[in-house]
Amino acid sequence: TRSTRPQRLLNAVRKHATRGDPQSVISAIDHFCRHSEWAMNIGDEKGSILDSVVSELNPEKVLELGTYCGYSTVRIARLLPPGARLITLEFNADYAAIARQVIAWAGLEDRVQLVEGASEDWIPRMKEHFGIETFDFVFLDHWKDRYLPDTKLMEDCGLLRKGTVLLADNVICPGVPDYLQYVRNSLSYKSCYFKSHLEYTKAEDGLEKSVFLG
Ligand SMILES: O=C(CSCCNC(=O)c1cc(-c2ccc(F)cc2)cc(O)c1O)c1ccc(O)c(O)c1
Ligand SMILES: [Mg+2]
Repeated sequence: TRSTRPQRLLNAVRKHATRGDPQSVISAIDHFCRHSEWAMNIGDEKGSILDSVVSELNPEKVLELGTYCGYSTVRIARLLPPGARLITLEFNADYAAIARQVIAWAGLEDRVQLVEGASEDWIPRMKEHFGIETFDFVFLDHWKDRYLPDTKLMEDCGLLRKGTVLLADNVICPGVPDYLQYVRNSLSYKSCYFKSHLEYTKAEDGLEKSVFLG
């Protein structure tokens, strides 16, 4: 049977990246996506913005919605102190299987917990299942029509605290108009837009950083 794009991406990591070296995993995936096959990783340009937000925040408890092949998981986890925890949710079992191997190749499995399933099923179970009180940082990169309902669900489940930072990918392309309208007009958020480009292309895209005010 033909290989899938995520499998070919993993092969490129195994071929070109060094085990235990997260930066080499990131570079191998970016090279593959620029020179072989486009894939929906956040990429190097928006990835640098992600890095700066994470480095400034120094979060202990991180939630990622949408793992895909684990590229942004590796970007975030490599910046976390060893005691910190990143929980990443992926709906697609095939993507999750590849992501586990990418995260392991980077040597970051000790601070990452990959959970397979739907975000709306897992968000209400964060406290009792993972012992999480609140998250310090949430990265949204899953189904674009789930950003808003899942944000409201996180509010309702008490998973956000004063100062929790939400960072949303793809707010221009593919776009998340209902989410943008909400975080930009709600009195519960301080929001700002980081203009960038769709990964590995010249098309406009950007990240929206929203601080929950409680
Ligand atoms: O794909 C999903 C949903 S999760 C991935 C969400 N992310 C995106 O869709 C996404 C898309 C684009 C993008 C794609 C085509 C363009 F022309 C332009 C932009 C860019 C991104 O950065 C993204 O994050 C899924 C889940 C479970 C399943 O079973 C399943 O078959 C599929
Ligand atoms: Mg994305």
